[in-house]
Amino acid sequence: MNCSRLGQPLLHQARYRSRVSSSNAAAISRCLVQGQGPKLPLSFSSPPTHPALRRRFYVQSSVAISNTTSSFHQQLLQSPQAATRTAALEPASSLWPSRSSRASLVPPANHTRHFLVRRYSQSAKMTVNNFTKKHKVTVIGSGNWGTTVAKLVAENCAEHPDTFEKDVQMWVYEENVTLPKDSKHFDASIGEQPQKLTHIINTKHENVKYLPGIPLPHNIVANPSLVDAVKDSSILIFNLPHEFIGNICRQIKDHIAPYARGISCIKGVSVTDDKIELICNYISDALNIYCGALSGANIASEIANEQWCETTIAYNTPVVDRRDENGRPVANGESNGNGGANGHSKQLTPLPLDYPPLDHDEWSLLFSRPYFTVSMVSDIVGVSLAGALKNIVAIACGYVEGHGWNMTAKTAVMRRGMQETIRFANEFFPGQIEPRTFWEESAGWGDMIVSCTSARNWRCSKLAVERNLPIEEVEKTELNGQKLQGISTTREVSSFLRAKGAEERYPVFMAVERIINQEIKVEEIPKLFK
Ligand SMILES: NC(=O)c1ccc[n+]([C@@H]2O[C@H](COP(=O)([O-])OP(=O)(O)OC[C@H]3O[C@@H](n4cnc5c(N)ncnc54)[C@H](O)[C@@H]3O)[C@@H](O)[C@H]2O)c1
Ligand SMILES: O=P(O)(O)OC[C@H](O)CO
Repeated sequence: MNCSRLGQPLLHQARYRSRVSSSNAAAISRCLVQGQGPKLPLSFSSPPTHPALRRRFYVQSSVAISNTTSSFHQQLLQSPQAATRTAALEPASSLWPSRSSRASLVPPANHTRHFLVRRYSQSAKMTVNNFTKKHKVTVIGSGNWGTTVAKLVAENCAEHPDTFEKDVQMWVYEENVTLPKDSKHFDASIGEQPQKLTHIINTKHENVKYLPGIPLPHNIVANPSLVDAVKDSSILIFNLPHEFIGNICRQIKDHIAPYARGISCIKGVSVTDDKIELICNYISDALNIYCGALSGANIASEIANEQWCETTIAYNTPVVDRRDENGRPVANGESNGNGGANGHSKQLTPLPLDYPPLDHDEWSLLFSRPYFTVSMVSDIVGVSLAGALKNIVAIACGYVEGHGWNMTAKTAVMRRGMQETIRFANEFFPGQIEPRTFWEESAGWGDMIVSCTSARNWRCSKLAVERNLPIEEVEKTELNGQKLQGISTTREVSSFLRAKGAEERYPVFMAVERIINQEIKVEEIPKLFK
């Protein structure tokens, strides 16, 4: 086989990623060789892991979407080298068309050869699949965000049956719900008798309590049994108010697959006296699995309505799960830890090789939708802390606005709130964050802005001042069972800061606690900030 130096690993990538047989791989190899070594056009079903190949993949993907008139495509045609540099800098999701859109692409006339290779590998992929298992996905939680995430993940599981099982389990904290007479699901034969929420979700395909008005994919299975919902799942998505996570972990600990991997969509922290733990690390420790974090400027109702937004997923593929370009594990028998991926030092059970790998590509495949752009990073601490602490700042902004002050005062609170967030991360998680998370990612400033201008913590604290009520009262009357994370996070973080003797360095965080407790008034804020 006359492969070039670059062509050889490329072929391995093609064989592994495209899951093709050796005879098909040989044929692909011929196509690659025709492409003349290092300059050959590539064809992958998902971005390869090798950085050099990855850049080329992005260029090719951009060629594929070139029937749109993107400026990137113009750049590609005029200056391929500059386009390659652009591609290297862009996040995968912005240049990587979904598999469904790739399937329907029309190749531009001058790039026919790229498509010959692509079409060949895609048909080969359809006939041979080396992975005997698919990932089974369970979403633990079914509130406003839990149901929204279940919806987008279920859409992807249905679209990618080679990687994921079609049905997505969604654990529901069971409760009885009465459908009002004006509900389109009202059944006169049942009348106003309360019904189980799981029954309503499974028959009407709508979470009438926590995400009303949004049709859900039929492959979401609402399950009231936590133990049954997590059984045999290789992917666990944790998505419920953070105060419930301890109880959840205790219940599922002995019932999950030992090789399961998790993503926490929870915004909060776990505090005990002078100890603070990220929620994803808490989950990792409690269940002895690896768990990453998803956080961003994400208002559930908007995303459920398929309005476009961005998010950030932090995941450090554990050493035991990393595979080389041939699909073989990179860890030898001695290395069974997760490589300090998120500060978790216990031995992990590797993800069996008969499952598709779980790295940035697969997580992106599971969560990305045309209306939900995913950026994959490795900064677990930055993403988690930004998501938790912005809720305190959002409450401060609501208070300020409720008091009658406007954007300039809110901007001051946001700026100082972000300053305290980064200070907190550096002081209590030294050397563990990447500053760019706060400045460049949706999980950073993006989430801070949306939370301080339109989310629930902001809205309820604003109403609390306007109605002269404690924020907890507003939460009860306005949110129909949804929970504010900012109240408990403020209390937890301020008690942690007191235990550490660090209150003076965090005036915004401490002031919010005192306003929640009705010890001080909003107008005292500027004085405290001096
Ligand atoms: N809603 C959003 O727009 C949004 C966006 C991004 C992130 N988040 C984060 O996602 C997480 C989940 O939020 P959400 O909006 O899905 O929840 P939610 O506010 O809708 O919370 C209510 C959920 O808690 C459940 N629940 C009530 N009592 C329970 C108990 N004792 N044990 C277990 N569950 C119980 C309810 O059944 C319901 O599913 C939070 O950390 C939140 O900060 C929310
Ligand atoms: O509605 P909130 O205040 O819980 O915030 C929702 C999201 O975290 C905003 O990104």
